[in-house]
Amino acid sequence: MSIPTYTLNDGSALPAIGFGTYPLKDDEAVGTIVSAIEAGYRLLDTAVNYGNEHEVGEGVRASGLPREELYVASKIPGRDHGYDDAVASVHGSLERLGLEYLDLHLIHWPNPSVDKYVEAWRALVDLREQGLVRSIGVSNFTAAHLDRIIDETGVTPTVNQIELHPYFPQVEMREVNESRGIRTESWSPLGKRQAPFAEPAVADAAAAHDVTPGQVILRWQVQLGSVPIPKSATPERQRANLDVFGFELSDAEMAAITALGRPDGRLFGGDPDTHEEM
Ligand SMILES: NC(=O)C1=CN([C@@H]2O[C@H](COP(=O)(O)OP(=O)(O)OC[C@H]3O[C@@H](n4cnc5c(N)ncnc54)[C@H](OP(=O)(O)O)[C@@H]3O)[C@@H](O)[C@H]2O)C=CC1
Ligand SMILES: O=C(O)C(=O)[C@@H](O)[C@H](O)C(=O)CO
Repeated sequence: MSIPTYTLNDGSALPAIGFGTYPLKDDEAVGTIVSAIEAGYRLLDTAVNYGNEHEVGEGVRASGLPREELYVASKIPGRDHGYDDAVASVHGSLERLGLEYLDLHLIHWPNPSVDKYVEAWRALVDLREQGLVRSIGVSNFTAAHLDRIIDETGVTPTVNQIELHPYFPQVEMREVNESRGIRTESWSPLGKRQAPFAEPAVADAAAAHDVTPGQVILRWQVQLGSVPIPKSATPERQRANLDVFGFELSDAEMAAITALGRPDGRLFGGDPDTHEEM
C-alpha cells in the first residue's frame, strides 16, 4: 500500500500516517516493527525516553528496505535541553539507532520551568545544517512556546506532535499550527485506553462505511490534516490502521466525531504548561 505524503515547510515529504513505537521494547519490538514496515508503514516514531531506539534501528535493517525508503523520527528528552546536551542527545540517538541521519527530530516536551527549550531548538537548527537531521520539529508545544522559538531563531518547526483524539480534538492548537505553516501530528491518535470505539458518532460511521471504529478514528485524523501515529503490536491491527485511504467521512460524520471533545478529555493531564517529562 502506498501512503500519501505532505510537503513540510522545509520542502521534505512526511507520510500521512506513521507507526508509534511506545512502549515496544526488546527482541519482540524488532519483530513488531518489521511487521509494521511489512504492513506498509514508512514513518516510525520513537524517542530517547522510549528506550527502544536500538530496536527501531534493528527493525529498519531487518526489514531489508533501503534506508531512504523509511522515515525515522525521534525526540530529545527534557533532561537534554541545554545546547551541548541536545547535540550529544541527537548523536546518542543516531548511535543507538545505528543510522547516519534522522529524518525528523523533535523536542519531546517544552518543560517550561526548565526554560531551555530555545537552546535545544538552536541545537536542532545547527544539527539540521550539518545534515544529521533532515527535518526538525517539536512536540507538546503551545502557541506561546512555538512563537518564542520562531521569534528567537527565525526557524519554524516543520511539525508539532500533540495529544489529539476524539475526546481531545485540539481545535485551537490545530489552528495555531496551521496558521504558522506547521504540520500537526497526533499522539495517542486512537485515544489509547480510552478509545471511543463505542461512541455512536464512531460506531455509526463504521457501520455506514463497512470499516472498523479504529479506521473511522484514523480516517477522521487524516481528514483533519493531522498525521496519526497509532501503535499496535498486532499485525492485523497494524494493517487495518493503515487501510484508511479508501473511504471518506462526510462533513456531518467529521463534525459528530469532533463534537466528542471535552475539556477534561486529555488522557493523563498532559498540559504542556504544567506537565513536564525529563
Ligand atoms: N509526543 C508525546 O508526548 C507522545 C507520543 N506518543 C506517540 O504516539 C504513539 C501512539 O500513541 P499511544 O499512546 O500508543 O496510543 P494509540 O492511540 O496509538 O493506542 C494504542 C493502543 O490501542 C490499541 N490498538 C491499536 N490499534 C487498535 C485497533 N485497531 N483496535 C483496537 N485497539 C487498537 C493498542 O493495542 P495493541 O498493541 O494490542 O493493538 C494499544 O493498546 C506512541 O506509540 C508514541 O510513539 C504517545 C504519547 C505521548
Ligand atoms: O509516549 C510519550 O511520548 C510520552 O511522553 C509518554 O511518556 C507519555 O507521557 C505517557 O505515556 C505517560 O503515561
